[in-house]
Amino acid sequence: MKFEVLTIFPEVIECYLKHGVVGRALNKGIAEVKVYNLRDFTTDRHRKVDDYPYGGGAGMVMQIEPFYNALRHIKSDGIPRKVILLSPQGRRFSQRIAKEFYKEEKTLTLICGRYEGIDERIKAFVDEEISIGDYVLSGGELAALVIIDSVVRLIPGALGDELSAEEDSFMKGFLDYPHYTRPEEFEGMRVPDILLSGDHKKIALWRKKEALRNTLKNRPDLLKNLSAEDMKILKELCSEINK
Ligand SMILES: CN(C)c1ccccc1CNc1ccc(C(N)=O)cn1
Repeated sequence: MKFEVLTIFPEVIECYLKHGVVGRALNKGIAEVKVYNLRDFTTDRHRKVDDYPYGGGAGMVMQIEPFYNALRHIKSDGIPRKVILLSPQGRRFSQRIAKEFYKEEKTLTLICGRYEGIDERIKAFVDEEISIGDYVLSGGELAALVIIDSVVRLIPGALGDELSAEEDSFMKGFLDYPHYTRPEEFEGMRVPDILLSGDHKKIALWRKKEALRNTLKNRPDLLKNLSAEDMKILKELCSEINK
């Protein structure tokens, strides 16, 4: 899986890519990220990337030319890509979309805006506009990193322990179950005995029930098309809560 990032702050992207799961995946060569500094695609002495907005108003707007020059340079290798603009106006990103991007196996070219945004004519060169959530950020870089991180985790071999990718219960559409590790007791708070029992069947059942409990509490909207087994656990849970 290949990613390309267009940004005026390449260091912001590069420093994140040195660490953790993504860092290891890049070192293993199962993913590749090329970061382009937009200023390298300017033609003036001051390497300007922004200008005053037509129609007036506060703030500056990013010019189209540097982005156009960068995209023309990048696309000159003729490899198929999906050019994505990160913006608050985009289609809402989700695990489902991360899977979509992963399966498509196209290079993802991520465009990061700053200032008040980018000249609207950028849309002529963009395949998709994506938002990571309903909030305004100072730049698209964090959103680009969210896309890279969530998609890289889907690549086989990216996560040390393969199972943890599958087990991400969010992948199965629910919120995650609680996790514990040593010490067994901390500040009077004990690890649930079931997790010390070694009874893997019971533990799996307990985890499913707790995932449903968390989902019911914080994201009831995710509780749709449940299997008969899950419905049974949910009913048990509700009768417990309503005791
Ligand atoms: C400066 N702004 C507001 C802007 C305007 C237009 C494009 C890019 C930006 C960069 N900022 C972003 C980017 C993404 C998200 C998101 N929710 O995915 C939030 N903010």
